[in-house]
Amino acid sequence: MASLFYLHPFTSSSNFSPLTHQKQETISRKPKPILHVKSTITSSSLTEVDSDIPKPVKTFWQWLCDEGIVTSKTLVKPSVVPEGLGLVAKRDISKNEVVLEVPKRFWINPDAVAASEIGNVCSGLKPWVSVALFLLREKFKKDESKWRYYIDVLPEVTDSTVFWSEEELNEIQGTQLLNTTLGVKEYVQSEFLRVEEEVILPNKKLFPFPITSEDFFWAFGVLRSRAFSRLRNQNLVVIPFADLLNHNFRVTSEDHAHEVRGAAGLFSWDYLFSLRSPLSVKAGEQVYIQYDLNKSNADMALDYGFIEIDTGRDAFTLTLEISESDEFHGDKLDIAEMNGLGESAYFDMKLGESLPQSMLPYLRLLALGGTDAFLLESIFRNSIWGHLEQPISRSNEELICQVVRNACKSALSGYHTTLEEDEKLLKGGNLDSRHWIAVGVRAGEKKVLQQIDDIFRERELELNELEYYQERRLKDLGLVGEQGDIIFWEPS
Ligand SMILES: C[S@@+](CC[C@H](N)C(=O)[O-])C[C@H]1O[C@@H](n2cnc3c(N)ncnc32)[C@H](O)[C@@H]1O
Repeated sequence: MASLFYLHPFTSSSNFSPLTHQKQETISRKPKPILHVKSTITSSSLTEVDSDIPKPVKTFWQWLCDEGIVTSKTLVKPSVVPEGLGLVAKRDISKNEVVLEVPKRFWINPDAVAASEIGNVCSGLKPWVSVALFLLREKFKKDESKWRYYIDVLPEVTDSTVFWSEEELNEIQGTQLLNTTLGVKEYVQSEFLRVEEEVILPNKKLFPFPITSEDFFWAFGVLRSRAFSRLRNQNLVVIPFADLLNHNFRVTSEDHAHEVRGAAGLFSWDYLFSLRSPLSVKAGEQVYIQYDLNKSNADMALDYGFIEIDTGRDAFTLTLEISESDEFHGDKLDIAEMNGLGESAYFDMKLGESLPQSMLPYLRLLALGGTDAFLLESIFRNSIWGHLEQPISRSNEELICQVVRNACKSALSGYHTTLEEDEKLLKGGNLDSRHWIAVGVRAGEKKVLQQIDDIFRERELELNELEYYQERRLKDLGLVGEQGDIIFWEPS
């Protein structure tokens, strides 16, 4: 999701009470029908929200109004929706109409951290780690924080796989998502231990409250699911209020968020985060955006805690590697690097799409040996990639088919259920949200693996019909006759 975090310097004392995870009133995130609201805005309806929204959301809304973030031009208001909280249209909205604007002084991003009391001690940190510490500090400050009303409406957890129990993770046994999730958890934990030792513990005055690894994961989860990253000049920014927008697959463009200059109060001008509605929306309906068209379901599960079925997000990443024990390791690595690849190469395969570009040449390079090894000689260095784009020899092509098909079989045997079982579960429709994600992701990976296996199975059947390097070469030299017969002597 594109977003930005920005922080305002604050002047409060450092007299914090220990962090608790209890809110005064928790927000029910159970699906509820979308609420319908009035279709016109009057001055009295500026601050009006649905009466049944949770108290923290009402207070947050009042704060947005008091701070001038919500004005008569704001076309949306918060509501409880199937995705948790969301923003619904106050009146009919046309496609591309600006629905909300948030001045830069309310953005939470590394610049905001730098300008805050913890700016000095955070200067060498990774941007996301500094923003995570900032959020945690504001959370612990409670009533002392300028951001308290915003923090009060943030969820404690999402369905991101980072927050799943052991039992829930068992449901994604054998998936790439499980490996990624474990890797991310390990990474976040190590970042926590480092920042705890280097920043939190040595600066007790700035962090006079215990920060646990659980707290740090909360901040990581907030950033991962709510930060915008595609604003001009902004790689990581949280925009309070705008981050209530949910995702919908019907939105197929990503350019709805813009940084513009405009009035940010009665007498002031500032940069504004400006959000245009990607679709036309009727009063009372939810305004949606597209979080990221390129993310796979595994990425969506990890970042946001939801997936889409049948929208082309099923994917599997094939990792190929030039083995260190390969007698031609050095030459192969040289050729790969000359063509923008390395010792390892990752190919993202999406359901319904053809093989990623460069995958076949890279595979043929890995399999090159025996009587084809002459192509690795340096005189071929500038032309070899062009040759690898087409079949080299029957044995080379056969080997790549075998290697890929074996890899697919081995990956498929690592799941504890079959695709048919998964599809039955998905059709049954009785799964809770995490189980649904687990079954959807593992089914998607299997479909892609089967698709890859099918491609190479068909290729195996064509091995006798393919044209290989030597034949092409002879043709180029005019040494192959019309019937494919080799001409040893030019007829005079
Ligand atoms: C940027 S926040 C949007 C506001 C959020 N619904 C809330 O209650 O605070 C992103 C989170 O909203 C939820 N979400 C957004 N779009 C969704 C969708 N299409 N399906 C399910 N959950 C969604 C997910 O929990 C996601 O991590």
